[in-house]
Amino acid sequence: MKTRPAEWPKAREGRSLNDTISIAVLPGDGIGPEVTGPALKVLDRAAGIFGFRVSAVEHPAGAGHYRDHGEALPQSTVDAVGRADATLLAAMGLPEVRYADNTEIVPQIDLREIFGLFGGVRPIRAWLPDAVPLKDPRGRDIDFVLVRESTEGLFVGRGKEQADGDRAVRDIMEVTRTTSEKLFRFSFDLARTRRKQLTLVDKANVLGSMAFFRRIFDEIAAEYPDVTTERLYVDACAMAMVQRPWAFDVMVTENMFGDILSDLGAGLIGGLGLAPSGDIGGDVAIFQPSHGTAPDIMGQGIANPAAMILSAALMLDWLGRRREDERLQRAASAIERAVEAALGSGAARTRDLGGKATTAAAADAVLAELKG
Ligand SMILES: NC(=O)c1ccc[n+]([C@@H]2O[C@H](COP(=O)([O-])OP(=O)(O)OC[C@H]3O[C@@H](n4cnc5c(N)ncnc54)[C@H](O)[C@@H]3O)[C@@H](O)[C@H]2O)c1
Ligand SMILES: CC(C)[C@H](C(=O)O)[C@@H](O)C(=O)O
Ligand SMILES: [Mg+2]
Repeated sequence: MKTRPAEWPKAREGRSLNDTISIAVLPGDGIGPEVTGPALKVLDRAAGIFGFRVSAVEHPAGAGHYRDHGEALPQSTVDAVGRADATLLAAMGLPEVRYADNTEIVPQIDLREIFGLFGGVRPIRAWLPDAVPLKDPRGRDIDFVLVRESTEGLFVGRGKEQADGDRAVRDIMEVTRTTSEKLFRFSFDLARTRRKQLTLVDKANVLGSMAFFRRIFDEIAAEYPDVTTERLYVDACAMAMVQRPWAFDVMVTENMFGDILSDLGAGLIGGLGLAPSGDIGGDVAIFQPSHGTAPDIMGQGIANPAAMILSAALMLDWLGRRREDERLQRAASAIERAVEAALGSGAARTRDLGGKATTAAAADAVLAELKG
């Protein structure tokens, strides 16, 4: 039996009811714009069914914008994200567009850092059970949430590498007490809304920063005696995710580990086309699929829109909880059910899932299944 989909704790300060949600939309690069249209259509239909309105305004950012205009993330876009009730971001980056140091244009990381979006919520759920590549039938029950710290860890050294001539380059890993405490409380609160199990994933056997991370986890764990905890080293966790993924409920980890393990999680359920995410901080949140711009299939109209549509559902769920507006939460659940039904019938199976549906046909199939 399925457990409930990803959830997060109710905002401590409720917000007043308001019929319109204002979202900033950042379609980005590659397949980004191709999956944005379908997600907006689904949002709009859900709004009609559940009695609210969506005001969506697009803003530029990404590698294409950098190539054409010399800036990756205009200040006007940052301001719009800060003002919006929430942001939907498709994907950004093009492997051939790079800064002088040969790294890519990654404004999504800038946005996480600018707004302190420490909680990278990445639900992994068997939306289409027969897409799970594991032989064990329990693979059908995969339903966990990976919380990826998204503002520090190994990413903190970005742009601040220390080069020793042409001999070596050092990146820095930083773990702060303030962010870790917030991250762990967020993860424990999330676990409390689910099956009350939290797995810490670290490398505390080797790295001092990770031993510190674990020490803070242990301190916060004492505040949540009702939540069962487990501590795994990241290498062992990678194996456990393949051997017993159904046993995880919530896992929390460092930025880089979370980036890697969330793609492993996506692989367990049929691929990145089924992996939504949300980057959550205080009042600002950005929802985006975990996948990238898929340059190998861009422009062909075959991208799987499910991850983007499910990210829009996560956004509604988050907004619904913050505003204590059940309409938004019911709309979120209805979208998830519609995606599941459209995948199950085969009508939304795009090529990555072994089907033949185009992006547009998959989106239409979800719309057809969307009911109040
Ligand atoms: N969140 C983001 O904005 C984000 C995430 C990852 C990668 N990127 C960027 O995207 C570019 C490509 O990176 P990559 O190739 O490593 O990862 P990717 O996620 O773009 O693609 C990996 C594989 O998954 C497939 N795939 C991904 N999303 C899919 C979808 N919705 N439907 C069908 N198939 C899908 C691709 O076709 C490809 O074979 C790079 O510039 C990278 O930096 C951006
Ligand atoms: C594209 C890249 C900058 C990004 C990250 O590393 O965070 C992506 O892989 C993700 O998972 O959101
Ligand atoms: Mg990634």
